Amino acid sequence: MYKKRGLLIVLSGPSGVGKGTVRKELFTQPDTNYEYSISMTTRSPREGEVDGVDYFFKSRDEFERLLEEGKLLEYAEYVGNYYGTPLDYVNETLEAGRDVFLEIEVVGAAQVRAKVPDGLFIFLAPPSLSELEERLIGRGTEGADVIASRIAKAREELEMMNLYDYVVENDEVSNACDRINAIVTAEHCRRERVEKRYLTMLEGE
Ligand SMILES: Nc1ncnc2c1ncn2[C@@H]1O[C@H](COP(=O)(O)OP(=O)(O)OP(=O)(O)O)[C@@H](O)[C@H]1O
Ligand SMILES: Nc1nc2c(ncn2[C@@H]2O[C@H](COP(=O)(O)O)[C@@H](O)[C@H]2O)c(=O)[nH]1
Repeated sequence: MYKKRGLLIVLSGPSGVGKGTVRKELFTQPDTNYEYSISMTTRSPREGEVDGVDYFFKSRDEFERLLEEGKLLEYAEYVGNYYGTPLDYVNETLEAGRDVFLEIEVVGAAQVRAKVPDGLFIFLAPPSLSELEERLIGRGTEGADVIASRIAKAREELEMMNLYDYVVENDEVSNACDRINAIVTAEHCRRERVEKRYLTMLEGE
């Protein structure tokens, strides 16, 4: 019997572009219907970050064990720390017909694309590299060395923009949210049309 699966939405882009800010804003909107997948990381918590809310904070040994056990949908080592998406949570939520929202960097997003080709891949782009640097400096959570590494990485990450279904500029947070909501709504409509067509064909057999 045909069972409708949820949509996997992947929001990616360079560090500091505003992925977290946009995602948090999306999740405060009353009609948002996605489930956020909380990532695992070996990075230390920043001030105010809570285990099980912002991330599942793990030691390197714990993370490597999860990796060996095949418990991650994707993972990447990013500027000295591991980050990864729990596989079971994503699968179970999609199977239950609910949409899952991932906020991850580009190497992991490419792994998800290979495993879940029918996902929706959105690249969040900064208005400019200098604005990106200003946002990282303004956030005040990393020192100058880490910011320099993240900016160097951002140059490589921006080259991967063309591998995404959509590029959304994060000029203003509310604009970026509106654009993402419009993209997700259009994708749902497209899927419904395809699904209807498929079911009509089955009925005719
Ligand atoms: N549209 C925007 N205009 C101005 N500042 C913004 C905008 N979006 C986010 N910011 C600011 O930029 C900084 C970085 O944002 P945020 O932490 O959400 O980025 P991120 O992409 O999630 O970073 P990381 O990948 O490192 O977690 C924050 O200080 C945030 O308030
Ligand atoms: N590949 C993955 N990347 C992830 C995941 N969770 C977060 N991230 C990305 O890592 C960088 C750094 O994050 P920060 O919290 O230290 O600033 C950033 O681009 C995140 O989007 C994940 O599960 N997999």
